Amino acid sequence: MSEVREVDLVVVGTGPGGETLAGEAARAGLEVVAVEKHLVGGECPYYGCIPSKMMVRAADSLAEARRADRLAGDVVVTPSWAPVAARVRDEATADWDDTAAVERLESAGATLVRGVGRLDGERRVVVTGADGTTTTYAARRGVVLNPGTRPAAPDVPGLADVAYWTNRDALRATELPASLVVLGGGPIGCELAQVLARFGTDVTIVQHGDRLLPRDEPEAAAIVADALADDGVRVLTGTSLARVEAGPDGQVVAHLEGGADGGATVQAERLLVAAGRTPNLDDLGLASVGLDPAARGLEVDARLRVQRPDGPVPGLWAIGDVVGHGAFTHVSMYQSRIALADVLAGDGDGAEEASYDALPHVTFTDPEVAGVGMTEADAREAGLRVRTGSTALESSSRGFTHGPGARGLVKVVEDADAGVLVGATVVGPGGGEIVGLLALAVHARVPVTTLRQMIYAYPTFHRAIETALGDLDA
Ligand SMILES: Cc1cc2nc3c(=O)[nH]c(=O)nc-3n(C[C@H](O)[C@H](O)[C@H](O)COP(=O)(O)OP(=O)(O)OC[C@H]3O[C@@H](n4cnc5c(N)ncnc54)[C@H](O)[C@@H]3O)c2cc1C
Ligand SMILES: NC(=O)c1ccc[n+]([C@@H]2O[C@H](COP(=O)([O-])OP(=O)(O)OC[C@H]3O[C@@H](n4cnc5c(N)ncnc54)[C@H](O)[C@@H]3O)[C@@H](O)[C@H]2O)c1
Repeated sequence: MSEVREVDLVVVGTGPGGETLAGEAARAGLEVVAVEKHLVGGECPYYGCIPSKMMVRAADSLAEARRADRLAGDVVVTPSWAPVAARVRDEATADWDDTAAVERLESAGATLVRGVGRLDGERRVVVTGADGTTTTYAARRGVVLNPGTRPAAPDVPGLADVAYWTNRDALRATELPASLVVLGGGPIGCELAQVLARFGTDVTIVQHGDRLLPRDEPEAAAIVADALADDGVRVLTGTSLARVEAGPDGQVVAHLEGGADGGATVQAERLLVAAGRTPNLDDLGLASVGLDPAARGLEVDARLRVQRPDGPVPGLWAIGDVVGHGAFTHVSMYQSRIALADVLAGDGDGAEEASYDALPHVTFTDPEVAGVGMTEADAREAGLRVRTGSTALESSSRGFTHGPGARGLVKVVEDADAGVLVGATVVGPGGGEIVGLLALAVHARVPVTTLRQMIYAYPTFHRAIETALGDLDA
């Protein structure tokens, strides 16, 4: 018989948002239990953003060195993965050890419980530890779910019978394969394909859509496809895998389907599956609170309260990738602030409501692809009267002086009736930094007339925004 402990709040899953929320709720005086089955902090610090961006940084340094011959004379580049793997192990992940995060959580006053948390009715969570013992927590305020996602395993015949990499394996790699097939041309596929190609791996991306990065502007995807091709990556769009099988010497043989290469095979030392994510909702006890146990996401209101058909589930909030407003760390963190305010408000309403109108995202390829708000297609679908303006980054003064590696664009999407930007895309070196200005414009609904009156420093990449705004009239 499981012991029942009463606390104020239980947080199930400590992704970036859950970890923060648990700590802040404890600091605010609540008795908080945070339940984590793996590493405190979630995917981002150990298998996602942070180690992957260290890899990107390393690969970009190789690419810049290779551009030197056109700018500054000969540089001999001899790539080595050893310093990258060491940085990821020692600096990013402390060898996949979460001691520092646990100390942060505990010094805030929260209690960490290692194990798998499952809902067991409203405001109740059962935690099963590694040794099989269970403890039941009754939460006076309620429960926050932040269980995140795991790599999706697409329904490709033979996949279950071959050894393949997911992001977790790729980010722990101490040696790189000579050849790699990447299934999926989303952010994970594009970032990692470019990194490995720059270190000498022969990379093929298999993407079943008609282009890479389908959530971004098509012009942005086209630039990334060219950049990847320049790095030697074969990009096969409109293509999927008919089946995979083990080849000689531990290799994987991928049988292609669709596209120009349909019917052909690609043999590679490794297969990386980066074909989307599966939410960790299947073993969470959703049915015990009246939610669909087969749900692929949780519906929440603007204060992150979980909704079922008859209204909000009492005392239940959800944040992060599982609520479907963008699988990004900054979304998880943003939602944690709003959900925490609602938790602390008790029977009242938290002060803030979530809005995703100015949600930014950055894919850290070279060039970076950064977007905020709506794409042109989103805006047209929303029925807005749309005007767009764009300019090639390489034709700006900064692009001209920068030379190799300057290819990119700024594209702005205007709601012409309101005279404000509803979306923008920046592709280029530092695209993720440049988009900050446009994110503010979309967020604060700064009139386009005001944006045009600004002074943009010369010669900067962000000055191309002025040119793109001028193009709205064209
Ligand atoms: C390779 C890669 C690169 C990425 N790069 C970026 C980037 O550059 N920028 C960006 O913004 N985002 C990036 N992301 C996405 C980012 O990692 C996620 O959006 C982010 O981690 C937020 O996820 P989350 O809060 O939903 O939870 P997660 O980080 O997924 O964490 C959920 C936690 O809950 C735990 N858990 C799950 N179920 C239970 C349970 N029942 N009981 C106990 N514990 C449980 C898990 O062990 C995990 O620790 C990247 C992702 C990947 C894979
Ligand atoms: N820089 C960043 O912010 C960053 C980086 C990496 C990941 N992420 C987050 O992690 C999430 C997951 O990334 P992801 O790249 O795995 O997923 P994704 O869903 O964004 O992209 C997966 C791609 O794989 C393709 N695909 C799926 N099944 C396929 C099949 N059978 N054959 C061929 N192609 C197939 C899809 O068309 C899609 O374009 C992203 O949506 C993003 O939110 C963010």
